[in-house]
Amino acid sequence: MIPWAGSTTTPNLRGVNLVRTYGDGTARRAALRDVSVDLFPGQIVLLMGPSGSGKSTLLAILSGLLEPDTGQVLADDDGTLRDVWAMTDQEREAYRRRHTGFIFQGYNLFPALTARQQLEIVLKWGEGADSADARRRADEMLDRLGLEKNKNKKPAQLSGGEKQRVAIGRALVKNPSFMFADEPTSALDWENGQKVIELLRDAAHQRGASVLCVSHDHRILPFVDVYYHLEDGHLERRPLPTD
Ligand SMILES: Nc1ncnc2c1ncn2[C@@H]1O[C@H](COP(=O)(O)OP(=O)(O)OP(=O)(O)O)[C@@H](O)[C@H]1O
Repeated sequence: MIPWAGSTTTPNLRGVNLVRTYGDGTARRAALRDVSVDLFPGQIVLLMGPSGSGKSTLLAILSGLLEPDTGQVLADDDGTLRDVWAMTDQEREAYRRRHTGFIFQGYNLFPALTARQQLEIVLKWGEGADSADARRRADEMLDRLGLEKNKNKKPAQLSGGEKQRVAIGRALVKNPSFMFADEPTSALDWENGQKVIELLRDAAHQRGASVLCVSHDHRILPFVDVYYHLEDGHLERRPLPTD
């Protein structure tokens, strides 16, 4: 594959002054306090921070799944920066389907579908791919993830690590512009964890996707371009160990 050769000087996703609180009255607590962040095409970004520091909240807001109390999410939608949270629900859904891939902590697989069908359905619904094309691309992705022997298994027949890889394949198979991954390697041994991180890095470096990955795993650091630390609702860019 020819490496992606685009510019990384213009962000394609901007979170601007994001604030998000949960609860009411005395139970009210801030998960994000005025967080701003720019993501660039072709970059893989790691987001770390203690448990409960707001990482999943930030991922959900930037991906259009959770509305911020205040602030904006500006995302490149076919050449125009648009405020994701100013879109109608239908527009946002269409934008998310077309441009974003999300790897959830809990996998979110359909219990009744086989591994192969989980990927095929995304291609058929999201892109209108025909059955033969969807089958070919789903199989290719499952092979890359070492799931050749598991294509016809449903989630209940798969181990935690296998389910996680199916969820990763489902997010990557449609080649999204934005990839959001919440602890993508948590259920994997390092051999498989490294495969997954390499796939995410390839999505950025080979195809120009913006990849934002939440993880506690320091072994991921050498694979990323940018590293942020979130603590107590505040975001700080940190140097990479090799900087
Ligand atoms: N739906 C909710 N209702 C109330 N509080 C919430 C909700 N979701 C998250 N929180 C709280 O907001 C804070 C940030 O949560 P979040 O899940 O974003 O953190 P995190 O950094 O992803 O944590 P972890 O690493 O444990 O997954 C935490 O204090 C959490 O308890």
